[in-house]
Amino acid sequence: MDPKDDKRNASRCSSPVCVHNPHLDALKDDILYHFSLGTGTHNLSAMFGDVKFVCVGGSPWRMKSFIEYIAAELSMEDPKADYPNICAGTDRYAMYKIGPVLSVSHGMGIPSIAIMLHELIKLLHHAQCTDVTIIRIGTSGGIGLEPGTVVVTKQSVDPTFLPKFEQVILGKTVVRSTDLDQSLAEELLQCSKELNQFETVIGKTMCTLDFYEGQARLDGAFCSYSEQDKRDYLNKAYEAGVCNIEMESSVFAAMCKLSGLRAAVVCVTLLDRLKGDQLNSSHEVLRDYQQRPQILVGTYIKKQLKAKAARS
Ligand SMILES: O=P(O)(O)O[C@H]1O[C@H](CO)[C@@H](O)[C@H]1O
Ligand SMILES: O=c1cc[nH]c(=O)[nH]1
Repeated sequence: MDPKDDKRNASRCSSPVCVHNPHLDALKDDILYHFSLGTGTHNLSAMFGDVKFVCVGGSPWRMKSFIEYIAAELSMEDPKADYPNICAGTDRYAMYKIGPVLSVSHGMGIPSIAIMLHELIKLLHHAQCTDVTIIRIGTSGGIGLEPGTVVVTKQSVDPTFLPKFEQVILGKTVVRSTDLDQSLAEELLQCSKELNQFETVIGKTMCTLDFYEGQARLDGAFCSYSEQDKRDYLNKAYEAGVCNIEMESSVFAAMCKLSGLRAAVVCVTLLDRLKGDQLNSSHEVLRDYQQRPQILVGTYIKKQLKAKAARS
């Protein structure tokens, strides 16, 4: 067979990162404002065309520490290198890259991650990336789980425990599915079993608009419900199969599904919300917990790259 045919077949099978916006074609240049990047100012294919794994998380510090960790895991670290922030031209988000792995911060909450994802999806699209897997590595409050347990999300649900993300567009409510890639979730769970370093479960993740009243906490600046009301609500969540609560998974799942990205959410639980509201573990303990999704996802990426190298 002509090697060119092989190449053509491979590109036919590979899956692109889709945008669904006819207006983009009319743009001369596309400015990714919150990344301080753009098609007119940067060669996005040259910078990002080889990306196969994208990891996102709230804090810029965590995403830098992830790239340092993954660089060491993949034996790609340069002891002299200080991994530069690709988005240094803005302080909205931070972005780091090593080989095929991109690490991006998204801030807190649905609006912040949604803006980041619009620009990230366009970036991957403009760079002509294919077969990209994206994983949110985050923190959460657990329900009935030992703190430090890692939850791989089977499905993201809203505060009424339904698997949907609602957004108001042109004054009308649009409902989007929050399904995540089930095979990826199972692969991550299997990887954690092999790793055998910390407890990992698979379950539903509830995504809220707020950390305090939105998550039934009693320690916000305002609270109009009783301790019993809180307990009843969290027990209902537990009965509905919710393992943990965080603030980005629903829009993350919805947008990744629309763009054809294989997506997963892996969050560690920092506390058991059936036992309290305040994060009173030591800084060291919390830091150790935050590293767990990084370790699991790092191991997964390494395994995938090794398998790919063995195939080629
Ligand atoms: O650990 P990260 O990714 O920041 O996410 C979780 O932590 C924040 C609240 O402290 C929310 O954004 C929640 O989703
Ligand atoms: O309880 C928690 C802990 C981390 N992140 C959340 O959103 N909630």
